[in-house]
Amino acid sequence: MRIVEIRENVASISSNISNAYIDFSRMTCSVVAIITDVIRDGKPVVGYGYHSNGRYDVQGILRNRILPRLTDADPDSLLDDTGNNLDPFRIWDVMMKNEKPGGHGERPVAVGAVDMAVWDAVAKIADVPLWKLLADRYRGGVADDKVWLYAAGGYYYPGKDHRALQAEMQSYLDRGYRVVKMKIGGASLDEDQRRIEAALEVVGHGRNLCVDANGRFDLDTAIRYAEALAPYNLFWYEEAGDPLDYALQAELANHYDHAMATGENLFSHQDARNLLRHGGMRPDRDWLQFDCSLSYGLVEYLRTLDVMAEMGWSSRRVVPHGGHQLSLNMAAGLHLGGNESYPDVFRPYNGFADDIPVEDGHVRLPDSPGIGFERRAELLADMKRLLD
Ligand SMILES: O=C([O-])CC(=O)C(=O)O
Ligand SMILES: [Mg+2]
Repeated sequence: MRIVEIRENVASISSNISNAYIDFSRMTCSVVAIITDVIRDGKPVVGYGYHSNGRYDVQGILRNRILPRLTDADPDSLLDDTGNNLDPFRIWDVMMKNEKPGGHGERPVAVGAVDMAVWDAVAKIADVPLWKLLADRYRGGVADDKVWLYAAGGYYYPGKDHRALQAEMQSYLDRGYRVVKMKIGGASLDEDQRRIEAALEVVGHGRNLCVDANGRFDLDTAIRYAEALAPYNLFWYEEAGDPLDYALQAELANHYDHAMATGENLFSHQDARNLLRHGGMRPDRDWLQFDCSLSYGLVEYLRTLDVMAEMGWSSRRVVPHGGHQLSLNMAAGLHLGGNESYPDVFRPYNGFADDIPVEDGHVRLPDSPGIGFERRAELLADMKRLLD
């Protein structure tokens, strides 16, 4: 078999929402299609991929470095030993040729988007859903039959009052979610407390609410918030300070007994290891949120999971950022703790199978070959519009 062509384009995921650090008025992502010469149902197998929100498209890196390495490579060097399917690990090595370690920047986002398309193609060629392929290869054939999800939203946007926040949270509960997430740090502590209390009126209990500061706080502010949040007994307190300020995170643990979460802005297994070494994160209660699509893909994520295991962390403590179907497959196939979901934001690059409802905070996975994009019509249509 051969890769016939690799296409990339830029998708818009812009909206008028803001978190404590950025607005999303110009947010984009890169989308990738890997077209193969394998024919199924009369059509070539195509693997699709993209990276999740928060980093802008990586078209320059894809065009100038990552994709030319793949198209210039000996086609056989990209295949597994059978010669009948792609090898994601060999492809990863080709993408990363002549790249120095460290300073990961936007490069892991570019590799992550291509890696998603590679795994979609690999599972489609193997004619199995990716969650099953992962369970068969890495977990003795045992996959979870459903995945825990939480609904992420609660953004700031112009004119949004407490009533609108409550209506948003209620709509997530109505759609089957039990735990929801809202932003903090984009208003004063007093106002954020009023917003939190408004949300709690709807979700009933702090165990049903996560808050996310998106790295906004210095240490003093992070601690002031921690003291104010503690009585609510929240599900988690996310990204209080700068994602690379491990000392801040470690000090915060001395002031907050409830669960903390972080990791969505760490882009390699080395970064993850530094967090676990120096960030004071506690394997008995805290949550890790590494997002493969931003951090060199699933190939690298397997290394990150190895680092976690070596450092005494269960894979169940990871709930990836990004709300995409690749992480959903990984959650089921690799026994992660759950997955983020964006029921409303970042459309159409959000959501899971159209015909599988969220029930009691969990979702089942589709049985279609690949990642499952063919079961999410709006997303597939946008990728085809940009790439076909
Ligand atoms: O608002 C964002 O940048 C997304 C985010 O932090 C999350 O989903 O946890
Ligand atoms: Mg976050």
